[in-house]
Amino acid sequence: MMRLIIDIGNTTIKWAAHRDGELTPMNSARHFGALPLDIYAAWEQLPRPDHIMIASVAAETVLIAIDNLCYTYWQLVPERISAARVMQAAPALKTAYTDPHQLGIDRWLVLLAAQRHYPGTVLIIDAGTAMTFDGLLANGQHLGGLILPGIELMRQSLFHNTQLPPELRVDSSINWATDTGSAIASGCLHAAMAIAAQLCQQLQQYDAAPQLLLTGGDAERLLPVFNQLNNAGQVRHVPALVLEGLVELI
Ligand SMILES: Nc1ncnc2c1ncn2[C@@H]1O[C@H](COP(=O)(O)OP(=O)(O)O)[C@@H](O)[C@H]1O
Ligand SMILES: CC(C)(COP(=O)(O)O)[C@@H](O)C(=O)NCCC(=O)O
Ligand SMILES: [K+]
Repeated sequence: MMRLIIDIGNTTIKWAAHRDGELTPMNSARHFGALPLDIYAAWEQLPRPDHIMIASVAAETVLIAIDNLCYTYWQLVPERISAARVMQAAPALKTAYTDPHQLGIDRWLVLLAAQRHYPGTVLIIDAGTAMTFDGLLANGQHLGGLILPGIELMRQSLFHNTQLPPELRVDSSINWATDTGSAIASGCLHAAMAIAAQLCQQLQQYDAAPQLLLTGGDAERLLPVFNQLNNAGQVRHVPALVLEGLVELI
């Protein structure tokens, strides 16, 4: 049985095929609120899936467009995964959110994947359009978390609301920046790192060396900065963590 597993965030659509217990490498396309052209070509190459699973936190328009495409290509209606579905499948996973349905489905899924594959005390960081931080204990208790604008949004808000010239966009993770572009780039990364350090410190009341799982489009940028955190156990980059959560629901 071949399944197409899809995660729609506010910036990109990510997908992988699942067959014989294996997930193929993840692919992605930016959607800009509509269907990305590259997805037509990419999906034409896919073998016909028997079943399609989707988790989405994006605008309904994107989801409808994907539903239509799946129907056009394969006459299939994707199964849309909800928080209720995760709660039913994983009763030991308990969120501290007052209203569990308010917790984004992408966050439910990274919690589920972490619970199943990375047992212990975990800090999960999903660095996408927004950056989410979630604490999970070994017994499946989700402590809650924090939401921050993503790296790109942080930078954009500075360029949009100041006279700083946009050509100052560079990549840097330096501690003491000596030019404006590096100061902005590195400042955004260090903001994320400072929160991670603080949350890791909080988690140390449960575990001396909490694991840190990093996913999302900005994970690679953050990885070198997060590796400087000396109170985290292992920092792992898990690009397909949301998709791995979906696989747990098969
Ligand atoms: N090709 C790329 N070049 C530069 N940055 C990228 C690229 N792809 C993703 N990003 C970064 O990743 C972020 C989006 O991460 P992603 O996990 O795809 O978001 P979402 O899950 O919200 O759709 C963007 O805000 C951007 O900073
Ligand atoms: C926080 C988010 C916007 C992150 O979305 P993303 O960056 O993955 O596109 C998404 O998880 C969401 O809409 N959550 C609902 C609110 C919450 O989790 O509290
Ligand atoms: K995110």
